Amino acid sequence: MAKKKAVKKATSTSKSKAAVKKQPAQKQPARKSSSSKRNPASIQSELKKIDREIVKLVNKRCSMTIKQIKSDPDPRAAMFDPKSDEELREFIEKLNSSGPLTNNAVRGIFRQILSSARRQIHPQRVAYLGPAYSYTHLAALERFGEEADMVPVNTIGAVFEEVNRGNTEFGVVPIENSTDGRVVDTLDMFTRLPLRICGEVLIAVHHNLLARCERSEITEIYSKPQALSQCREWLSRNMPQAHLHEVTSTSTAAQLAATKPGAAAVASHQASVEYDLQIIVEGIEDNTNNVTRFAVIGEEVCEPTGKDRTAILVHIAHKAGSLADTLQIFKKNKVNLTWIESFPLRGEEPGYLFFIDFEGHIQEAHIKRTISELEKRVVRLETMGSYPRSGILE
Ligand SMILES: O=C(O)C(=O)C[C@]1(C(=O)O)C=C[C@@H](O)C=C1
Repeated sequence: MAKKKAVKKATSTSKSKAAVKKQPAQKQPARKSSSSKRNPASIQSELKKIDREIVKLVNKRCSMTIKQIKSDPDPRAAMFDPKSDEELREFIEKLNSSGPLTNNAVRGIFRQILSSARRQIHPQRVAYLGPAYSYTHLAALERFGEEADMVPVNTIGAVFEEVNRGNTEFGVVPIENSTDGRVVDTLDMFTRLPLRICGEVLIAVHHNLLARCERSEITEIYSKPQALSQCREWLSRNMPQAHLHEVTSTSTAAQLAATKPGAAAVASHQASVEYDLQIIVEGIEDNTNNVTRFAVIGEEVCEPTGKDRTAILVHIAHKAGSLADTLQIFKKNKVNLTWIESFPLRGEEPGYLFFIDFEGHIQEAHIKRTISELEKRVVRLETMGSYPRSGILE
């Protein structure tokens, strides 16, 4: 049941709910007893009329989505379609130019409709680094919506294992951060298991110092190493007396902060609501443009959209010039690299594996050519997937 409660609360990565906690208690005007006394009849009947239309329209939209998925030549692929999700997001954000609803709010409404429609066809099971309201959970909710069956696990490795064993159809894991770089546990698992990336979610991550005690009483601060690192300067300048402790996720940190005297967590606004913590200071990340990219892992194959990313894993010979020769192939085929990371080979053999991602889709001619030229030159190459590139979600 706790899960259901959590699901209801996770509407977006926006700050609104938790931020309410920061407001000092204000004297409220005396409340009248019923809505009929507060609102004139004309407003009441107008609201009822709008509500009737909304319920009719959201159901119509849901039914149309079900019909669209069922009539697709490949209904399984239509259930997971990051390209149309992205197109819909751009479309509704354009439509919503005059507000007063925020884009986050409108996106949340549509996400709920789509995820309800998909659930009626078949529930999507998604493993994520938990517990609830880690940033990975928020990324999973952005991609799959509140009606998916969300499966929290304790480590990034366990997310991979769940997908690999077929216990869940998808998994969501952090892969890189604009301030802190690669997420080693994720890259390590890609070298161990033959899993593919079928989508990405980019989230603007804003960290908060959460606790149940006063700021002056905080002696211990818990969080995931990546989150502590993203707030390193702020923490050393503002909380020099506190001991920092690394735990498996920011939401595990929030759970601890809720039980240990003198403990605080670096975690999300949504975690503050879920674990009943006060926001002591918000926005403590050192870089205001702190963005984490999450990978969706699973078997789905995405069609080219014209705005895609392809990820590969290559083992390059350990000799002078072999990396330069490899990169030359990208240059020759005019392929724009978006990320390159080296990772030491496991075992006795010296050398490195490289994670490389670049613009383009494996089905495009120049990308096919690039891959086949690379295959001739490197020791081993694995294609980890081609999928639509996503915009940054606030
Ligand atoms: O601990 C969490 O909440 C996570 O989802 C993990 C993680 C990460 O490892 O990068 C995700 C986003 C933030 O960058 C900090 C932590």
